Amino acid sequence: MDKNQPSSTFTDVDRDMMQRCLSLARKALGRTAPNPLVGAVIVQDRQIVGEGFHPGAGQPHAEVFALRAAGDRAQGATIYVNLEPCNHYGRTPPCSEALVAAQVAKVVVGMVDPDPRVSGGGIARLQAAGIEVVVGVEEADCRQLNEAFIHRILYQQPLGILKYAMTLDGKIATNNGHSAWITAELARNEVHQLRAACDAVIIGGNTLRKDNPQLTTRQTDAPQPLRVVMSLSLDLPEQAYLWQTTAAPTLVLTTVGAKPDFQQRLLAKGVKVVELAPLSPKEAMNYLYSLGLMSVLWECGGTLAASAISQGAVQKVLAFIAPKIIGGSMAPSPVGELGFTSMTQAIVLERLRWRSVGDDCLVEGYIPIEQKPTIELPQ
Ligand SMILES: Nc1nc(O)c(N)c(N[C@@H]2O[C@H](COP(=O)(O)O)[C@@H](O)[C@H]2O)n1
Ligand SMILES: [Zn+2]
Repeated sequence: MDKNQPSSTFTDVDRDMMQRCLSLARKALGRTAPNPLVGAVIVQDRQIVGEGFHPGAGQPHAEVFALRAAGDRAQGATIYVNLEPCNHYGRTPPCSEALVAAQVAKVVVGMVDPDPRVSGGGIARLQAAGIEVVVGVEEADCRQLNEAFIHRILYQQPLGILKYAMTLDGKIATNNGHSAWITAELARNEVHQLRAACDAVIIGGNTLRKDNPQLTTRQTDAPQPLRVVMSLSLDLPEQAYLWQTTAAPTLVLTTVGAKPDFQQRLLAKGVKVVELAPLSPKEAMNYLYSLGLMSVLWECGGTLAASAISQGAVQKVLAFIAPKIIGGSMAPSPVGELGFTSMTQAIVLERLRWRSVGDDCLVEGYIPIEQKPTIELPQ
């Protein structure tokens, strides 16, 4: 089913309005899981008469906010929305019915919803009611904004993002483990923003012991990710920042029966402890999926990063590269042992992009996914 029009048929107004939807949608960045980021704009006689965004799961969808703002002016209007209007009773009633009831004349959609409860059904319902539907405006940007939502639906896993900062010679610390700071403040601020856009940040026990990180966004008005520590032994400091600050929720994932007394002390401090069998990146992602999370930022050291990659828990890589050389044959690198013996085994990232962040450079790319999606993405 190819509902998309050729992009040449889209007008500048279509593109501008869809970009406005995306800006509105971004207002809820980091707050919507497991729901997508959606914005909607209603235009009547070349004027915006209503707009809105989806603030989070359980709350009305973007289209409903826009319809409420437009009131009677929605009749005969065009509504722009970056995701196909839903057509199901979930936590909220179907937006398709609300649009039909409001008698809008045209619906301009950024992308078809991969959620099997919708997946083309919203578009079909609108068309059946005689409403003109246009699909695919600014589609690449729409998909990019909701990449974690799409991944969660297609693979029934959160999107795993591995982020690290390294020197130009590929080190994340000196020979004796000193790592503060590799990149400059601008890049570190960007990491705080990245945390605000992700549902969880995950580290291993080694990183906790060595760095004692806060893993927060450093902003009181930004959403805070769930802070997750994976530790087999629970040999963790009693006074770690993570259990001293309540700025963000904290979860410790460990093995069955590990240090029950320490577990009790963590619980008393408001830290959730979950025993997984086995404790592995894959199981951690399964558990975080069951909590409804869409995106997980791996901010761990090289050993855990390597096993997260090997177990398919990482799909996207963000490498901050500082223009520094520190040398050191024992200095650690961002990804530990993968067991490769030939360059032919190298993981070659796709969809590569890079840009400067102050004096540092950010390289982004995606690890090719071999697994077939459990759901076919509609065209
Ligand atoms: N088009 C559209 N606009 C929004 O604002 C949305 N939140 C969605 N979400 C779709 O509906 C599913 C969630 O439904 P409930 O919020 O539980 O009722 C979500 O998976 C998307 O398919 N769509
Ligand atoms: Zn809806």
